[in-house]
Amino acid sequence: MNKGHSIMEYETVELDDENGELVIIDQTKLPFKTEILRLKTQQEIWNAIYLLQVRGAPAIGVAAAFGIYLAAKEIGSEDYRAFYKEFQKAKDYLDSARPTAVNLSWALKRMEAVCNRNKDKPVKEIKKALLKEAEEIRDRDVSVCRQMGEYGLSLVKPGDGLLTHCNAGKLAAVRYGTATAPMYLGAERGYGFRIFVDETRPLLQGARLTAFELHESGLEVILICDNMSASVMRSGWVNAVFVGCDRVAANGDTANKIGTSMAALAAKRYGVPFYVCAPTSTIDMEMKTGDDIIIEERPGEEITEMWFKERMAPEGINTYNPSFDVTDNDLITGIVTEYGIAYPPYTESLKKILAESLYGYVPQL
Ligand SMILES: CSC[C@@H](O)[C@@H](O)C(=O)COP(=O)(O)O
Repeated sequence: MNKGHSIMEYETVELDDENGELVIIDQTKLPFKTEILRLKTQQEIWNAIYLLQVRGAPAIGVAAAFGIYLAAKEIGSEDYRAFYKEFQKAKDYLDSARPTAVNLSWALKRMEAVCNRNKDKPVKEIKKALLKEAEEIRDRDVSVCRQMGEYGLSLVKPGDGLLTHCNAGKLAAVRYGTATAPMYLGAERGYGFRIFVDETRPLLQGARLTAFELHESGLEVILICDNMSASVMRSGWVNAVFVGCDRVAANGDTANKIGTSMAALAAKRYGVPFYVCAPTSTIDMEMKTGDDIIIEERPGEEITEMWFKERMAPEGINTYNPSFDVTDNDLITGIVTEYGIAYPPYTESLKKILAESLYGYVPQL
């Protein structure tokens, strides 16, 4: 792990293979404290995902891939069947940490496929192949996000005002992020964007993470409360909205952090294009519509108590705390993937993009 001073110099998720540890930045402590966690056991990794110490769809996928590799490494048996049984137990356990971001199960399925493909080889070889696959999942995230950034950038112009919700940045991925990739690439090319960042209640990933990482990188950031996005759009200050995504259904409905659909509704009302940045790993054709997506419900304390201050709501109050919402496909102008931009009708365009992704390489523009 790089010990530079800037958060941008740290890796969001890293493997220390020699010591058998998953190394992450504890995102619950940011922006005030850069604390590195070294996770050894499956329970520690599960907790880190559940407690949002590592969070954001792509980063969860990378953490799960390294996590299941570490679990596999610990399995003593040389017999494939005994090994695979233990592997599956660990896989199911990690998979249960969070339900909405498909990247968790996507990465674990990819790792399981490595076992199946290599089942006739010695277990030692399978473990090596698992490490290679996990590294490939991590490395590919960088090129995929960069490519989405190129496509996203083609949709805007220098000087534009952009708005984003939650954190779909470097801290939610490996580098560039998804929704922030066009912003970072634009900054590299002197686009001079002005970026409105929703604070994103209840856990403030927008304020604590997005505003932090963009600001650290020298971009112009204006932090707003979630209930202000309609107002800034009505004022004509936003030329495009870019958000990340945890799962895309076959019809183009997308699940992302709670409050995303509110921003999409406002964007539609004020004629602001609304783009969802989603790597193809986030598209789940098994979900026909957004109604099929499981929305994670989290503890009410996330609403009644701020993380850093005393309680804010009466004792005993009922709460409802869905962590994600579904943005209906008719509110989405385009879905930006690493293989190009899908436009409505999404049932057709997503299929076409997925077919292209079967070739397996990320095209360079
Ligand atoms: C690039 S990630 C897209 C999403 O994962 C992100 O916007 C989001 O909703 C993250 O939610 P979180 O609950 O912090 O994991």
